[in-house]
Formats: sequence, structure tokens, C-alpha cells
Amino acid sequence: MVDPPNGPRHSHQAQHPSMFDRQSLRDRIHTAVSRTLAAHPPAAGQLYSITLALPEIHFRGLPQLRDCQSYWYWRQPEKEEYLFGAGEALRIDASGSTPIQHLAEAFQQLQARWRCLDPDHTAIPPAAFSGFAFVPQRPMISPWKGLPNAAIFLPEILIQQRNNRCSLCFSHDIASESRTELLVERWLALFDQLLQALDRKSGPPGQRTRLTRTRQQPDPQTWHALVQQAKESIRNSDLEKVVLTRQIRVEAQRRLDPGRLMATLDCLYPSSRHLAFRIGEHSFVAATPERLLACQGSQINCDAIGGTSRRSADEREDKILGESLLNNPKALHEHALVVDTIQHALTPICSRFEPSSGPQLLPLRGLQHLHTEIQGSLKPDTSLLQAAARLHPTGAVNGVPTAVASQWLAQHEALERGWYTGAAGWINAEGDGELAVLLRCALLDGSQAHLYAGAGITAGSDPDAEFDETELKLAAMLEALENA
Ligand SMILES: C=C(O[C@H]1C=CC=C(C(=O)O)[C@@H]1O)C(=O)O
Repeated sequence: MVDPPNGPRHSHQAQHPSMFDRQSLRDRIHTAVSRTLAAHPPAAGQLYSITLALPEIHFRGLPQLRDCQSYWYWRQPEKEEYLFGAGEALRIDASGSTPIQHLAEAFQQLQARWRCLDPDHTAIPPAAFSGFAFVPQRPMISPWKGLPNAAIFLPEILIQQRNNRCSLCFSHDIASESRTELLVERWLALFDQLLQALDRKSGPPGQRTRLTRTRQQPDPQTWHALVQQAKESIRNSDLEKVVLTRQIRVEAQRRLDPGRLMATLDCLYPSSRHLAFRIGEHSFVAATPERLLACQGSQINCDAIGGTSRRSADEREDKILGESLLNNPKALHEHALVVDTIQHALTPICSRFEPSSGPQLLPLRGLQHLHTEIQGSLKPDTSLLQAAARLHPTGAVNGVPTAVASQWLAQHEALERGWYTGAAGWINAEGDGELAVLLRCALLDGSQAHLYAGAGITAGSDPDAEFDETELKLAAMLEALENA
């Protein structure tokens, strides 16, 4: 499925059982959980998960949880893939000089003590969520203050839907002797809360809200100067490409509703990865076209994206725009640099690469990118998070060469990127999972939102054209926010 240049798609609502079915569903879950706990008593030190089949429910929307609970949401509309987790069975925060490696080690330790019970034979392993900021070594400052630099989060209750099958998973970190009846009560209460949250439909967007831009950083003149400075560094140093970013703040006429926002994004960007989470006071949302990596067994898939142009509602013009992007030497060069950084990062940890045919067009609503999919086989004993630590930050969000671009940005980019251009996603108990690059995203704060967009600067960049490209990228989330 390819995103249309414009025009909304049909929106789906979550289907969930009637009150009558609900009681019998609850009874079935109660019995299954109690029996499993009795047959396989948890022991101190275990991370204990029970997964049950849940054929009755097909999930689509973001449940409207009350009481500011933490949650994580992942969805790829095109694949009908859905994960929603709430409550914290376990959370690991990492900082210091190598936070992603730290998470990789912590996840390995966690896997060693993870007891996964699957009485219904769902074959859907329990999963944790993980993510990190663009520079996860640096403390988070406003507006990101309070979010971890990098984290793993195992929800107490998790719903997963994939390949048209749906499962419900309860998890608990068994610190000491635990009373299993209390655990059953707690999990059932969480399940009730989740069903109630599903009942609170966000409702149709109704009237659009008007968004007023209240701040931008850098301002257009400073952007102009920064692009020129970057080009000068590209002429006079080893730097070949650097990704400069902008931040804008918008104010809506009402409180922005993440549920309505995610439903709108489902319609507008069906091929993207959709993410939302709330940690403490922070609500973050994204609909990103780019995977940092996906792992299944030893198979690894990464997206190299770089080189962008607008699209047109006129089919003929749209085709011309696509073809000229595919033949644009500046865009092709910018793209090739991204492919190089990814292959360079993967070479020591992959035993084999599949030849990639690329670049191809990745058409999205309003804009299109050059895209190359890179596939390989990870060497034995290399985990998803270890691979992520090598890959991040790619040339699509940072620049080339990696270390030179990072240093250039640390010296010249004044805004705080926070988790924008970081990565986040899910990892299951078998080590499979997917992390998406956090682009086309917003940090929500009541009726305000902070939005971010960047553009790859190379020797041939024109500051105005690069500014316009960031506007195209901002438009993705701005349009969706009008319906939130
Ligand atoms: C930094 C962003 O996009 C990156 C990813 C795809 C294409 C890009 C480009 O063409 O410049 C950027 O490198 C963003 O969307 O904020």
C-alpha cells in the first residue's frame, strides 16, 4: 500500500466485546491466569509473563487511559500490527557515555531471568518497549526534561496483534515471595481499566482546531547562516553532510488529544510506523517512514532514507517530480552517504549482506523520499540493541562522517532535539523487534506541541530550498494535529 499524495483514508475504530461477552472473557482470563500461576509458581528473581490468546478483540485505536498512567503504543496500519502496553512491570533507564550498549546488556540480563508462559500456545512472545534520545549521553533539558536518555519499559499489561492474531500478556518482576492471588487481582484490574479506556472513544475530530505558530528555532535568518556555515565546513574539512534541524511550537484552540491524533495519522500515513508514549508528564507521538532496524532471528533490515521532494495531486506532475528526484545528482549523493554509513556500521556485525537495489521512491502524503532497504544477517550473539548502538546516529539524521558531523552539531546546533531523531520501538523475549527513527513527531503539552524537522545539507544545498523541505516535513504532523 502506498500513501496517497493527499485525501484521507477510511478510519477504523477499535472493536471490542459487548458487556455480556466481557464478563465471560474476564472469567476466562481469571481462570487461565490462576491455573497458570498454580501450575508454574513464580520464583523470586524471575521476570514472569503469562500470554493468553485474545481472539475476541481487534485493536486499532489508542486507548484513552485515565490517571496519567505510562503507556507505549506501536502500530503499523498497513500490516495491521499493533502493540499497546500500560503500567510498568519493569523499567531500566540508562545514561552515561554508552547508554544504548548499557540497555543491550540490561536486556540480555533480563532475558536470562524472563519466564514466559504461553498456555494458549499463541506463539506471540512477550515484548518490551525501548527507545533513546538523539544524543542519549546528554542530560534531557526543556522541553524534554523528565524523560530518560534511554530506556527499556516492560508493561504490566500488553496487547499485541500481528498476523491477524491477538494476545494479552501480563508481566511482573517477582522481587520476593509474592502472593499470587494479589497478582491475579492486580492484573484483572488492569484489564478492566484497559477495556474502560477502549470505551472512551476519542470521537470523530469534528471541527478542526486552528494552530498558531508561537515559536521557531532557529529563525529563518539564522537557518540561512547555519546552512552557509555547514557548506563552508563541507568545503574546508572532512565533513561531507550534516543534518540541520528546526523546531517550531504551535498552540491549538483546545487540548490536543493523542487518541484523535493517532487515528488521523492512521488515515494519512498507512505505510509509516506509528508510535505514541506517555512517560510521566510527557506525551510523544510520531508517524515515521524510517526503520533504524528490524530484527527477526539473525535477519536484519534497515531503511536508508535521504533525498526528498514534494508531491503533486496531479498524477502527471507527481510522476515527473518522482522521476526528477530519482535522477537528481544532489539527492542521489545525499542518499548514497546514508547507505554508506549504514553499511559501514553493519559490516563488523553482519556475516552477509543481501544486495540492495536502490534507491527507489518512497511516496508519502505530500512528499517523497529516496529509499534503499538494506538487508543482512547478524553474526551470532549480536542483539538488536547492540546493532542499534552501532547504527545510531545514521547519516539520515546526523551526517557524514559520523563523528565529524556529531561534533559539528554539538558546536553549532542550538536547539534541543531530545528524542527527535532518536529511535524507539519494541523488542520481544526472543530478541526480535523493530526500532523506528523518530521523525515526523511531536511532543505534546496540553494545547501546545513542539514539532521538529530537518534536512541533509551537502555541498550543493540551497538554504531556501532546504528550509522549504523542512516545511514539507513539518506539514505531516501539522495537518494531523489540526484534527487532534
Ligand atoms: C531529518 C528528517 O528527515 C531525514 C530523513 C529522511 C530524509 C531526509 C532528507 O531528505 O534530508 C532527512 O535526512 C526529518 O524528517 O526531520
